Amino acid sequence: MSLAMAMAEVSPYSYTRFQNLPSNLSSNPSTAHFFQKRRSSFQHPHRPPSICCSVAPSQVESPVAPVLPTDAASNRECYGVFCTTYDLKADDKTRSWKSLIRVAVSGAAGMISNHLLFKLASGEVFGSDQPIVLNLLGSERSYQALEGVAMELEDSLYPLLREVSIGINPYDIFQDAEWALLIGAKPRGPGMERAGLLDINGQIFAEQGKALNAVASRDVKVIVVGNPCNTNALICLKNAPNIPAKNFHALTRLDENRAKCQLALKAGVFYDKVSNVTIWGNHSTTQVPDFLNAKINGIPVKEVITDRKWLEQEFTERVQKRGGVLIKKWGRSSAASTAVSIVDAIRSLVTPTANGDWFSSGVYTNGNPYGIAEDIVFSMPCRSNGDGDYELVKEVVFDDFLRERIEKTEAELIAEKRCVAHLTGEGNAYCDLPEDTMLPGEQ
Ligand SMILES: NC(=O)C1=CN([C@@H]2O[C@H](COP(=O)(O)OP(=O)(O)OC[C@H]3O[C@@H](n4cnc5c(N)ncnc54)[C@H](OP(=O)(O)O)[C@@H]3O)[C@@H](O)[C@H]2O)C=CC1
Ligand SMILES: O=C([O-])CC(=O)C(=O)O
Repeated sequence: MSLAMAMAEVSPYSYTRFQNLPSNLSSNPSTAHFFQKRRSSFQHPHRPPSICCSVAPSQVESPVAPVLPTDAASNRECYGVFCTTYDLKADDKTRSWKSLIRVAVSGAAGMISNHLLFKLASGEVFGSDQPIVLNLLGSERSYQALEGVAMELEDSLYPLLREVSIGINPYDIFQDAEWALLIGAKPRGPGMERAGLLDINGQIFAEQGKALNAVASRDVKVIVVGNPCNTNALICLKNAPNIPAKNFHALTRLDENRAKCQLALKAGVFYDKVSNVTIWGNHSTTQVPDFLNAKINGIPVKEVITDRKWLEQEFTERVQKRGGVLIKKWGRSSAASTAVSIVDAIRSLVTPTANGDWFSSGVYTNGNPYGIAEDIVFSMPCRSNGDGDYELVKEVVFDDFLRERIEKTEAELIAEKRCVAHLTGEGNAYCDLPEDTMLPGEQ
């Protein structure tokens, strides 16, 4: 499509993208005026002005080659073909589409994102009638890789993918985001204390919380994946006081999926027969996969798998340490299955939960019915009516084993919270983490 066609009035069905263009185009005064008007919508008072782009309505006939941003550090740039402006009113197929949804993804050049972004763009997450905008956050270190990712998205020709922007400033990338999938985080290196990891990654999530607070949709839903994800989510929400704390999630869906798989394997059933699985607590080796309330074919697991010792020991430990075993085999942490579990986590919030079932998510404790400490991010059983919100499930039972395990993971999260007090605005940090505290991938 020629860009001359593209300068239709902006309507709910037309989309504008910006990119740097050759100087002969941007020097045209009418062009400069046009883009001055448009690009103002991307700007934020904390940032220097955007360096983007210019196209004159009647002067551009052929596609324009992208030019590298000269100041990538402070701008969100639309990418390549996604900078083209056109009018969707002309397109019959799109008449029944919903209005655009804007999804921001951090760590967008990383392994998990490399699987996730293509699922988002394909429609399998939000639906085949949901056009999508992807705002991808990287860093100076990953900028080229981010461009590579955007190129692959271009070449995939996804009909639903209407805009892609890349950048390294969260204030640009999170602008108006309705979903923020926070994946980027520093992996724990050899010899690094967990307290050190909490501090380094905590700084990232404190900054990103502030950025979400400043520029994201007031109803943004945030899923924190980067580890240690529960405490990172806590830091993030504490730095975003204008966004409801209930909108923040730490990803424990991968753990739930792992638990379902192990129960199915033991019972000799297909894994879709396993339901009502809760992961309680931290995404770490203290997490508690709950076999007491879980069901297989609608029957309590304990009646199907009568080997209590297996459930308490082997099953529990297998789920807790699955990530580490996989790293030993694969040489890196779960990426594809993590991306699948992020998809599951989103779909659980945007589609009604099946009758009687529930899903696990790390959510902010604020009046929970289980007696778990308040003011931490703790994985619990949730149910949604599909509007993006959730309620905690009340009809769960506890026994001594489950209570004792829950207390252990709760103590770990309270200790993590003390370690990051300087990042949550709660005074001086004091770090006395239990020695066996580990991410699933660390053993
Ligand atoms: N909750 C869960 O169930 C799971 C969580 N995880 C966690 O997800 C996160 C991402 O995993 P994955 O995509 O495989 O990792 P990758 O290493 O492939 O990508 C991580 C990205 O994080 C970014 N990053 C941000 N800050 C730093 C930093 N200081 N040093 C290095 N990289 C940084 C990097 O991007 P850039 O340079 O653009 O910032 C990098 O591309 C990890 O924290 C991992 O532990 C993994 C599996 C399961
Ligand atoms: O420890 C890691 O980075 C990987 C991880 O969270 C997991 O596999 O569950």
